[in-house]
Amino acid sequence: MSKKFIMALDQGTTSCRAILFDKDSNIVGVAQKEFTQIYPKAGWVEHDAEEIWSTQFGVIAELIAKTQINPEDIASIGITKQRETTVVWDKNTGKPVYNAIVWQCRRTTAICDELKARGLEETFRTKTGLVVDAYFSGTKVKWIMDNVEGVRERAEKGDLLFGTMDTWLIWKLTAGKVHVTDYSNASRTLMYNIRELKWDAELLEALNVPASMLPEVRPSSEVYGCTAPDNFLGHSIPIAGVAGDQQAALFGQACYEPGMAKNTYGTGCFMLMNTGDKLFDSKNGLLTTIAWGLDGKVEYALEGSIFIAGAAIQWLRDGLKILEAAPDSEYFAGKVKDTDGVYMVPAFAGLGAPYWDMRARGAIVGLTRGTTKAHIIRATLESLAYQTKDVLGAMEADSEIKLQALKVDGGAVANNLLMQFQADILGVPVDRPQVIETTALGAAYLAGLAVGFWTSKEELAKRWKLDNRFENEMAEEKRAKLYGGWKRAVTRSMDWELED
Ligand SMILES: Nc1ncnc2c1ncn2[C@@H]1O[C@H](COP(=O)(O)OP(=O)(O)O)[C@@H](O)[C@H]1O
Ligand SMILES: O=P(O)(O)OC[C@H](O)CO
Repeated sequence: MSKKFIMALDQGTTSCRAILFDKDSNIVGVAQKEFTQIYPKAGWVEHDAEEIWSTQFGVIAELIAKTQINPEDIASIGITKQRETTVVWDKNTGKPVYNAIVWQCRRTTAICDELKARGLEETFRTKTGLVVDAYFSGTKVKWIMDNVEGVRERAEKGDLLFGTMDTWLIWKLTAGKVHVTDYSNASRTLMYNIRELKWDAELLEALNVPASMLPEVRPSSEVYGCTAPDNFLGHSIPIAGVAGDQQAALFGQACYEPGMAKNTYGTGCFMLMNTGDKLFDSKNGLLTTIAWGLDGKVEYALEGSIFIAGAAIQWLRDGLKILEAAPDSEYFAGKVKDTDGVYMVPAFAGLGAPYWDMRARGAIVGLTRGTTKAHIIRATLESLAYQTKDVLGAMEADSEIKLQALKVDGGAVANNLLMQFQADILGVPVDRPQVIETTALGAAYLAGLAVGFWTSKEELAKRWKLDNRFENEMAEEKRAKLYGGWKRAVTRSMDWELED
């Protein structure tokens, strides 16, 4: 094949990225831009889907301009994205009927309560592998249908389409020709039956969502369609890989065998373990999800979803304004030897795995007159590691596999202090690969495999290279004491939401 590059589009919670990879999986160029976060009221989070499209298009154009490549040298495009964020749009005008409701948004807590009161929790759990929580797309679509004027009638007439951001971007890139998603993304909607691999009529009825709005569900690696030249700088390039960002990271980390796991530290923190063709019914607050559909079958994963990780560092920067940039957190945290008993529980969007408390709210405990900015910053960084310990414990209990080392990736793993503390508090080595943009890499791999740019998972697995292994340096007694403090702090944050 004469083509030289794969382009990955990584539509994250806070920014859009476009990254070019060459045949040796090297990054040739990156363009990235943040977009607006909309917080209409406490606990609500929205994005403007039109802004996401223009930002994503902008970074594609910027990447091509700065690398000066010929777009015809792009073999295919892979798309990965923040997963459960939901948009509904009019297929005739292309206009969203409402802002996209972000995965972190808690507005559908009451809808979830109602589904539980109707005794449907177990049905959802068995069919989707998920818990009934405001996190997932299903209750968000229902909210739009129930609360935006005229939308239910228009949907029932067949004029409206539902999508997560992969579906929306593909629809835009193909100028409205293709309305698809892949298995991994469908498995996050609360509407998809992960055993029978179909949209589930009983769940759609429970949520009152018309099936006509839903995208076709396809494997994670195949050609879905080509970009419309008007929407891709005059070029028609195959779109050939799609996966949710956490599943894409699992793929990019070459976790191809059952028992292999990775943890991604981005806006949130998501630990996934490949379980092959086995569906685990978690007894410890984890989710079962589809890892990918590939080579004619789907494979599954166990997942521990932590809602707020790097976003807590962003809050120190943008909310408290005690940091200028996220990487400075390492410098300030390093100014103190420990947090002096301070714990920060970043339950800004409730608590995900393994607690699943939609009404939890953030807490800082253990403050004294001697507490400084450095202690708070350190406690916030350490909260990423404690939350990871919570889900690793659950994963080991469910899978009965003791992890020998944890593969990590995502923006926050550049922080050496955090990685060392992570190894210390887990008592397990932490392996950071050379490429930490593993999410985009996974999407690129899926797109490259579909068009013969790369030939096999085995070939890709050989490319994984270690940057640094962080070894545990903490005594068991100290670890147990610190973790005990964390567990107490978590109880302080739970069930905190105050009535309007
Ligand atoms: N050196 C660092 N130390 C701690 N956190 C960091 C550092 N660099 C980036 N982050 C955090 O990582 C997140 C960005 O990671 P990224 O993988 O790009 O996330 P996403 O894909 O969710 O947008 C931000 O929330 C930021 O606060
Ligand atoms: O934006 P990220 O990378 O933290 O990922 C968000 C997740 O996909 C939410 O499920």
